[in-house]
Amino acid sequence: MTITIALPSKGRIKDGTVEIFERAGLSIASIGNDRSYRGRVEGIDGIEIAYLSASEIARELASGAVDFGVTGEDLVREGMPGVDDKVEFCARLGFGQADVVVAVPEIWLDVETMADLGDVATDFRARHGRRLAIATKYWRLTQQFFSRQHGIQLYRIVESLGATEGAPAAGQADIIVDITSTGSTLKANHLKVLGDGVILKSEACLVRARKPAHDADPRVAQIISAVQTALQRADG
Ligand SMILES: Nc1ncnc2c1ncn2[C@@H]1O[C@H](COP(=O)(O)OP(=O)(O)OP(=O)(O)O)[C@@H](O)[C@H]1O
Ligand SMILES: O=P(O)(O)OC[C@H]1O[C@H](OP(=O)(O)OP(=O)(O)O)[C@H](O)[C@@H]1O
Repeated sequence: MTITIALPSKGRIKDGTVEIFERAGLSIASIGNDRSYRGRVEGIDGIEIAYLSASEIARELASGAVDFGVTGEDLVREGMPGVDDKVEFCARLGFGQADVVVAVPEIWLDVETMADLGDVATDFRARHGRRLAIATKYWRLTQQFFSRQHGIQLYRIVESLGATEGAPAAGQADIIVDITSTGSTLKANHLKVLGDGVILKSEACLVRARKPAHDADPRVAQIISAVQTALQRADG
């Protein structure tokens, strides 16, 4: 069986991934020319590297089309229901840190917590004749957090595929759920994160798609242990 590892071909988490694989002694050689989207791990037979974007990697892990992937935890958790049954988070890699947060307009002075927001949602229809609208590309994480964790049911999700922080000012939504690292985009758009509004503290992870065939394959354990050992060395 060929083991496929999907690695980021571009973007924020590409360089960190290359570095951690080098430190783990998993040296990658490209197949074909330098611009090829396929590679192999030198010294271990039957391991194929597929270069994809961070969100494609989450999708391929969900479908089981790849065995391992390096991508953001936010994308993996958003991408599939019952995530912990389907994949194993083998290692948190210490880069690509960003939080998925609930943010409201700064001028909502009385709204500091999810409980305050629950009160706003309850009164919203009576006051405005419609439900509270949340702009996000993280609809699954939003539903889990609002409905299951906080018992807030009266809201509507407005799907946003970019510039989410601009949605309240543009009148497309009242509040947002989005990823933030420095916080500068939220600030520039006069939004504030609720005190208990951090849905997920994400970072780049080595993720394995759970497959029965992995149990008896020594290469699977070898890949996980190489990465974990490199991380422990970096810590120590
Ligand atoms: N400020 C940030 N904004 C967005 N994502 C961030 C940020 N900081 C770290 N990340 C993390 O980076 C990952 C996304 O990486 P990147 O933005 O490089 O992907 P991408 O190239 O946009 O992928 P795709 O093209 O498939 O959307 C996410 O898992 C996210 O958690
Ligand atoms: O907290 P900050 O450091 O300000 O970063 C947050 C911003 O970065 C990301 O957008 P990006 O411009 O990368 O576009 P993307 O959504 O296409 O990744 C994210 O969607 C936020 O808008």
